[in-house]
Amino acid sequence: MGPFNFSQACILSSISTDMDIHGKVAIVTGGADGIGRAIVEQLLIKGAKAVTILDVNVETGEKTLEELRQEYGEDRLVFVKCDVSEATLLEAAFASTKSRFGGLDIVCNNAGIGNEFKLDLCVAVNLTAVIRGTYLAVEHMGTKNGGNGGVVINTASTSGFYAIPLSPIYVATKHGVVGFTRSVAKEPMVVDNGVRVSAICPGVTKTSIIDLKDVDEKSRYGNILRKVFKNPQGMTPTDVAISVITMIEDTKYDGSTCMVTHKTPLEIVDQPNIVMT
Ligand SMILES: NC(=O)C1=CN([C@@H]2O[C@H](COP(=O)(O)OP(=O)(O)OC[C@H]3O[C@@H](n4cnc5c(N)ncnc54)[C@H](O)[C@@H]3O)[C@@H](O)[C@H]2O)C=CC1
Ligand SMILES: CCCCCC(=O)CC\C=C/C=C/C=C/[C@@H](O)[C@@H](O)CCCC(=O)O
Repeated sequence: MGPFNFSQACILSSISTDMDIHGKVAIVTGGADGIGRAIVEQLLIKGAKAVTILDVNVETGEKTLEELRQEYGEDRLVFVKCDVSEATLLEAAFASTKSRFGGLDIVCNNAGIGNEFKLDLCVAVNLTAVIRGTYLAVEHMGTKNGGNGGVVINTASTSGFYAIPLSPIYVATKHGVVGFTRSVAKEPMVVDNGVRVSAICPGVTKTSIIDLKDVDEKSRYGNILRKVFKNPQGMTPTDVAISVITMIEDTKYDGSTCMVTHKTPLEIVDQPNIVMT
């Protein structure tokens, strides 16, 4: 007999089917701006019944709410002020979405920050909240809990696969999201509940995160990074959001971590084939 192989041991015990977004209910964290906002809009274009935006930024959240409601209808969009690093707020937002719309089918754990000077906050927002949001999704969508199953897409980054020497904390959180997603996607409790989990790993994208507004002029590397991100070749948030929609719809992407950059269309990045024992 060969060595024990975790992937073989965790054979998917239920067969998933592609998802039609039409009529579905979704939560998008960090949905007020940037990539999150674009995901919200693409979900609405695809006919989602309702989307809840969870975001800490009330001003931008309410502006986005108003603009998207005008375009896609009053009843299909809600904004909930929520700092995803606060477990109780995140839990309450999931519960209120489910009771308001009578279900939950799609969760995009997308909120993120880049700040090397706020270690605890960076880990709490970029990694811990993604972990919590994934397990809350299983709790609320799981077939064993009376749900219909569903899809979770976590936003990592291409820096979940390689090093950026000037932002080791940000990079560590994104490697964490990649490792967590690859593992949890095959966790029997998740698979048996009919929940598909994957991560999108975008390259540089034109959003306010790359303006590094919170980074002091006198910081160690802020100005170097500002130059790196100035005039980016990168993608638009809509380019990333369209890839997220593909991953939600197509079961081919179950459990995958997918890269998308201005040079490469959506592509599954496989983990190295290492035998555990
Ligand atoms: N823009 C880029 O080049 C790339 C971004 N990413 C990731 O994409 C995700 C979205 O970022 P962007 O749209 O680029 O940035 P963004 O700054 O435009 O949007 C981030 C959103 O998250 C919200 N947010 C921040 N902290 C929060 C908290 N504690 N609770 C709730 N909401 C919070 C912000 O208010 C904002 O609306 C992040 O996870 C980021 O790390 C990944 C790869 C590339
Ligand atoms: C270069 C590849 C990028 C991959 C795509 C991304 O995920 C983009 C990430 C966007 C922003 C990340 C910025 C992080 C900046 C902070 O960590 C900042 O605190 C850096 C300043 C560090 C210092 O001066 O010591």
